[in-house]
Amino acid sequence: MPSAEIDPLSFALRPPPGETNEARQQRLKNEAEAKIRSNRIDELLRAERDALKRKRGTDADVKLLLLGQAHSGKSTLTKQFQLLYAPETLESQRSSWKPVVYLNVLHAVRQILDTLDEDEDSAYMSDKSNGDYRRSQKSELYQRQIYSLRLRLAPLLSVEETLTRSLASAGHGLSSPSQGPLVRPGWASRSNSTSEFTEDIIDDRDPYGPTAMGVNNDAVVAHLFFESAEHVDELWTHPAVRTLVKRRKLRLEDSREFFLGEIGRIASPYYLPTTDDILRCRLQTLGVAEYDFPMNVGRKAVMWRLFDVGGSRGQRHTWVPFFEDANAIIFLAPISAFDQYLEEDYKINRIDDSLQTFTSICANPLLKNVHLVLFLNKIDILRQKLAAGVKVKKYITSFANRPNEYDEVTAYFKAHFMQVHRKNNVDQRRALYTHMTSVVDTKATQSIITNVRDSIFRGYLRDTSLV
Ligand SMILES: Nc1nc2c(ncn2[C@@H]2O[C@H](COP(=O)(O)OP(=O)(O)OP(=O)(O)O)[C@@H](O)[C@H]2O)c(=O)[nH]1
Ligand SMILES: [Mg+2]
Repeated sequence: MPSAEIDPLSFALRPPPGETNEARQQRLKNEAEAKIRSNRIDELLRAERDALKRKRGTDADVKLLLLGQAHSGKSTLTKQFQLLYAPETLESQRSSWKPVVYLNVLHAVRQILDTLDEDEDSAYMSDKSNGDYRRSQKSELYQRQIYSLRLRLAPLLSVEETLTRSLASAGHGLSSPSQGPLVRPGWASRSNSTSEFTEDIIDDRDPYGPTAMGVNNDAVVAHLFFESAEHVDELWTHPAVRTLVKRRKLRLEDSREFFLGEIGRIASPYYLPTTDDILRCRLQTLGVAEYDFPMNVGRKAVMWRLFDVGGSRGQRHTWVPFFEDANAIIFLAPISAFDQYLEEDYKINRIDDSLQTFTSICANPLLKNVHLVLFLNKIDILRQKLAAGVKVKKYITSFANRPNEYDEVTAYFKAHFMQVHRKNNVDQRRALYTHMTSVVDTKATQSIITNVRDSIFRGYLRDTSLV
């Protein structure tokens, strides 16, 4: 891996430029408080794990690690496991996803406004004549309209900090401007009982009633969303923004377009996230989250333990302690990301990073007998990009003049991953099971999960002679 690694957390938390002495004192105080809170959560997590261990009493554990770079879809796949094997857990956490959906919308709006600022030429200059860009009357009108939208959206954007703080005060989130909210394991179940946002407004009270004045933040934020929905929609459909999208100057993260398209529903005062909303939410994982699914295999009670890790480069060292006794790994590689670069290092193409990381997994002697499954993920986005005319060759030169079509592109990427596995398969004993996936597609993903589970358990039972 290249040496120029940037730890995304230190980057996000570094002091702002030109900080005054007073601001510095306040920041240090806040950081000290955050540290105390963080230690408390670690203790809580340890206690939860110990209690779980005492409660278990199963015949065996089968440990499955979900690995892959940030944004590869590990947490989304984890939610699919929950939907399949513990739907009641996801159901009980439904309302705690609401602030996360709100934050996803706010980040999308902020990204649009920032791009309009940074790329005025693309957004507002329509004509290129005689090598000289001319500002038409229309573009001046567009600029005025965007300015006015910016003012009208300011109150909504101002709640971003409150929302982030609310997740953090439940002890589970930190905000990083570039990457959106970060989450510690187990936040959803805990925030169900502790977050300010669990004040349930889905009842017969007036959501904008007496509690709205500073006490019930949930209602205040919901009200702002309700008031601002049409402005968000106006911004998203504005010709200047459409131009940026068409010219690929504005590239929203995978699910943000989805949330912007659903703003009317999300801004309703009685909004409760749907399962699809939960699957589409972006919430970066911090550390390693463990999920246990009790199963019966034959006549044996087996605990299927799934570990969802943080995938950014600064977090990958946390994976290693889990290698020693892992039974299976699902490695997720988002192959739609051929035209994207790492947030941690803008020089590294995301497919290259996936291949490098997969190489180190395949070559690790601790994992030589692991049941290895590869998900070439986000095929729905890959299809959209190819249909929109994005050329793989432009980003992956070795793709050369192959047809820029789905079958060709997937076969090309698959062959590369298989070759990495073949070259790094100690003793040539380990098989590699590959699936083309879109883990936001519940029906297809659940059928793949069942298939993967059966195959992992067959191997496990054979190896441990549990049958
Ligand atoms: N359209 C589409 N979106 C996906 C797919 N898989 C994941 N996503 C979205 O991509 C975003 C990132 O997914 P996550 O599951 O949070 O990624 P992760 O691997 O857990 O990332 P880290 O926690 O940072 O390591 C989310 O908004 C998901 O909804 C997919 O196959 N198709
Ligand atoms: Mg995650």
